[in-house]
Amino acid sequence: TKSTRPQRLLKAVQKHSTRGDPQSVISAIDHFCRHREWAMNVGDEKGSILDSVVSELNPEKVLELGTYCGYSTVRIARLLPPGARLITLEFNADYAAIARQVIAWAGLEDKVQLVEGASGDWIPRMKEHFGIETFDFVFLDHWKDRYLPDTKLMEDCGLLRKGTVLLADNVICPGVPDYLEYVRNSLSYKSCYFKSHLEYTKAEDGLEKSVFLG
Ligand SMILES: C[S@@+](CC[C@H](N)C(=O)[O-])C[C@H]1O[C@@H](n2cnc3c(N)ncnc32)[C@H](O)[C@@H]1O
Ligand SMILES: O=C(c1ccccc1)c1ccc(O)c(O)c1[N+](=O)[O-]
Ligand SMILES: [Mg+2]
Repeated sequence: TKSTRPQRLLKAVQKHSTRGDPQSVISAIDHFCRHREWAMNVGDEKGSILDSVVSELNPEKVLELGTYCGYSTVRIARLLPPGARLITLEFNADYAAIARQVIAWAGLEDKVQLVEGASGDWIPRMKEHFGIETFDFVFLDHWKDRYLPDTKLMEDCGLLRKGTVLLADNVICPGVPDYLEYVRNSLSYKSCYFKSHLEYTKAEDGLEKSVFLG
């Protein structure tokens, strides 16, 4: 039977990158997506902006909404200080299985906890199940109609503190108008837009960085 795109992406990682070398994993995926098959990873251009936000923040507790094949998981986890932890949520079992192998190949499994399930089910369980008080950094990159409800859910569950940074992918393409309107008009957030391009294309896209003010 025909392989899936995530399976072909994993094979490209294992063929063209070095086990335990996260940068080579990132480069192999970007090469595959640029020259073989487009895939919905945050990509190299927006990925560099993601890197700079993470490096500046040095977060201890990170939440990622939407793992897919683990590309952004590897991008974030490779920059985390020792002892820092990244929880990434993915409700597609096939994608989660690939992501686990990509994250392991990069040698980052000790920093990453991949949870197979829906954000709406797991956000309310972060405290009692993972012993999380609040997150320092959240990367939103799951289905776009979930950005706003999940942000409100994180607020309601007390998972955000003064200074928590939310970074949202795709605020232009495919776009998240309700989320953008909320974080840009709410007195509880200081928001700014990083203009970029849709991964591996010339189309405009960008990241919205929103600091929770408490
Ligand atoms: C754009 S992909 C993630 C890409 C990844 N962040 C990267 O840059 O490499 C979106 C992923 O979110 C998952 N997803 C969508 N809605 C979700 C939800 N409510 N809970 C958990 N996973 C979700 C999808 O199955 C898909 O794999
Ligand atoms: O929605 C899509 C999409 C829509 C149509 C076809 C393929 C992907 C998409 C495109 C770029 C992204 O960075 C991204 O995160 C997503 N996503 O699914 O979450
Ligand atoms: Mg995206």
